[in-house]
Amino acid sequence: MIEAKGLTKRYGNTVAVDNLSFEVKPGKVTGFLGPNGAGKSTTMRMILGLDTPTSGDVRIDGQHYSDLKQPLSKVGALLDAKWVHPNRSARAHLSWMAASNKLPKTRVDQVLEAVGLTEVAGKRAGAFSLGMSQRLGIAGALLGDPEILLFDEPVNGLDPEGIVWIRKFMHRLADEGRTVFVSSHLLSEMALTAEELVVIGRGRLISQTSTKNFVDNASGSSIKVRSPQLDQLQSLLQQRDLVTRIEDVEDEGKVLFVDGEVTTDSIGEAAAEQGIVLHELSLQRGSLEAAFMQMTGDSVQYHAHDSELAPPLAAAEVVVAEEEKN
Ligand SMILES: Nc1ncnc2c1ncn2[C@@H]1O[C@H](COP(=O)(O)OP(=O)(O)OP(=O)(O)O)[C@@H](O)[C@H]1O
Repeated sequence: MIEAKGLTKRYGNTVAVDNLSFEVKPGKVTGFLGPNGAGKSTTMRMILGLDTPTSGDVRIDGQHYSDLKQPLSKVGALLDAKWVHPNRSARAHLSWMAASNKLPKTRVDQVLEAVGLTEVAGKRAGAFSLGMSQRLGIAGALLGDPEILLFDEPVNGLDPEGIVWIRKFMHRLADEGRTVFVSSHLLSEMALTAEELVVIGRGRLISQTSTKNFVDNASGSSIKVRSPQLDQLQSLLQQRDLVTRIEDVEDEGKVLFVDGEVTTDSIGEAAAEQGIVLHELSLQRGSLEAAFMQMTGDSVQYHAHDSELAPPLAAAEVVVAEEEKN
């Protein structure tokens, strides 16, 4: 488990991380979500002892990273995938990492296999695509067979196949009981990858909750009703203390929205009791992006690219297999 308490980091006048407290538990993928510049990388660096907190504390299973006896066997991290000597082969890079951390050489082939790089293990890492470099970085993080894994923006710049691969791999690591903490500025991606979220904005904790809760609470939901007897339906629902509004919707005319804790079932039944005709009765969810912007309250523009959505897995794997052959 990772536990941060009042974690704060200042660089001169910049407060990169501001009194941040959160917990990351095993057996799940926890997303570390925030707009660019929110303080995610700084927090990850503090977890790994690469930056010293100005105040506060972060511990791994109760210990500071610097006090861990065999750090790579406890925590693996991917911070920068391009951190590899370009002329070294993938196998040579991992062998060097294993030797310098007193890890058994047999792990090298195991982790190459785990990330699907066995066939290109002898190739120069400098010639790797970003997707392959990310896999190599993940292989390095797995060398010590750690219980805890940190990944800083692992899908940044990847094509859809690479994104799907990383997502599946993280789920696998969590299913093995590991603690997986992954940062991203993409809510649409985290919604598919993470079960839990630690959401930050401008260095501060905004929310720590399940992904489902975050989206439900932030974006809210309402029920949309189209009916030729809207006014009659509205007064009926108001009598039942429901919050309603009638809006003019383009191409649809007048539409009734019911907000708050209410179900489509109860509205349908109420309408039926009074013989009110319904043309539409549907649950409207706020978008993930809207939730994110609302919660972080940040002016950073968020772009959801359709291309970042997952293609079917089978197709993705075929492309990855092709990439490995080349
Ligand atoms: N070494 C540093 N010196 C000065 N300021 C820094 C340093 N590292 C980070 N910052 C500042 O701290 C804030 C948080 O940066 P950080 O990189 O942690 O955010 P982030 O959420 O990881 O963003 P991104 O996704 O863009 O990397 C930013 O304002 C950044 O400019």
